Amino acid sequence: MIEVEGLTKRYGRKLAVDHLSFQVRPGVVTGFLGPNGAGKSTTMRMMLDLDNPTSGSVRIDGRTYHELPDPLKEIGALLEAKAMHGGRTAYNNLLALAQSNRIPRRRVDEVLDMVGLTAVAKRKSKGFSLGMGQRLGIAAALLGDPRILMFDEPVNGLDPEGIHWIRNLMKALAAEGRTVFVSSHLMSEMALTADHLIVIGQGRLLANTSMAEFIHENSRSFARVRTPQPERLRDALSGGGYQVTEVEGGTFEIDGAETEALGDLAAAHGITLHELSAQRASLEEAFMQMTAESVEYHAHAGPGDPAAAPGGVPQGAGWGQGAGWDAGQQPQGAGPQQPGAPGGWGQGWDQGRDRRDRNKGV
Ligand SMILES: Nc1ncnc2c1ncn2[C@@H]1O[C@H](COP(=O)(O)OP(=O)(O)OP(=O)(O)O)[C@@H](O)[C@H]1O
Repeated sequence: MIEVEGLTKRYGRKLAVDHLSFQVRPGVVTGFLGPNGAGKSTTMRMMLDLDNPTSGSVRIDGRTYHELPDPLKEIGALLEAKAMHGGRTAYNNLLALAQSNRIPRRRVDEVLDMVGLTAVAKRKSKGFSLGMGQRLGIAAALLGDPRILMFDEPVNGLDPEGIHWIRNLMKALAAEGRTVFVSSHLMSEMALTADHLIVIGQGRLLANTSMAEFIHENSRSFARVRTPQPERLRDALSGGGYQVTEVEGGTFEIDGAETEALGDLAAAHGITLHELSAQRASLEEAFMQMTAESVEYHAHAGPGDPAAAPGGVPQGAGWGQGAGWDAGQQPQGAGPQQPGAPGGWGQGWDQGRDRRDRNKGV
């Protein structure tokens, strides 16, 4: 289990993480969600002792990271997969890490096999695609067979087969009773993978809930009706006590309404319907609604931007994705630090370095 208590990180005037408290439990996949700049990577780095908290603490199975005798055997992490020792082969990258953490050599073969890199084990990792780099980073995280695993945006750069593979890997690791903590921007992916969600915005905790509850509480269910007789339908719906929003000519959205009741009402008034469907906002929409206030990088709404559409998410509630996402980027010099940057290998490398340093008595 990971216990985060009052965790706070300030970079100058910027409060990157603001009194975060939550627990990540074993046996389930916990998704860590937040818009760009919300503080996810900073939180993960502090969990791994790669960054010092301004205040607050993180406990890994009851101990702080630096109290762990064999960190790589307790917690494995993928932070920045692409940043690795490019001049070494995949095998030698993992072997160096294994040897500096007293992990047997055969484990290197095991994890290479688990991530599907056996055939390219003797190739230098600098020639690896982003997806292969992700797999190698995951192999490093798994090397110590840790009870706790942490992945920062693990599906980045993976093809559909790779995404499917990592989804199943995370579920399998959780099913073995491990603690699995994974950050992602891909809401649809999270919906398929995570059982529990921690949502943050501007460093603050916005939600700590099960996936099902999160969708239920934050997404809107409504019925959509389209008719060539909008005046008559509007009158009939108002007469029936429904709260109606006309999203475009002849198309209405009715919150919390059952399609059966709406169909009956239209039939009773002899109104023709061209569409009658039950709608549920996706996790993506639920998330955008929740974090609308705390999005740091606002895109400009343009034609085709759902944020600009009637009935869509309020303007500026986007994820900072798509066209124009960079329009609201920060001033120079305040850019987000790359996750795992200090160690080059993400946490694996850092742990290795840490261990080597400790072995050297540094
Ligand atoms: N070393 C640093 N110096 C100054 N500000 C920083 C530093 N690292 C992060 N920040 C700021 O802290 C905030 C949180 O950044 P962080 O990278 O943790 O967010 P994130 O949720 O991981 O974002 P993303 O999804 O874009 O990676 C951002 O405003 C970022 O600019």
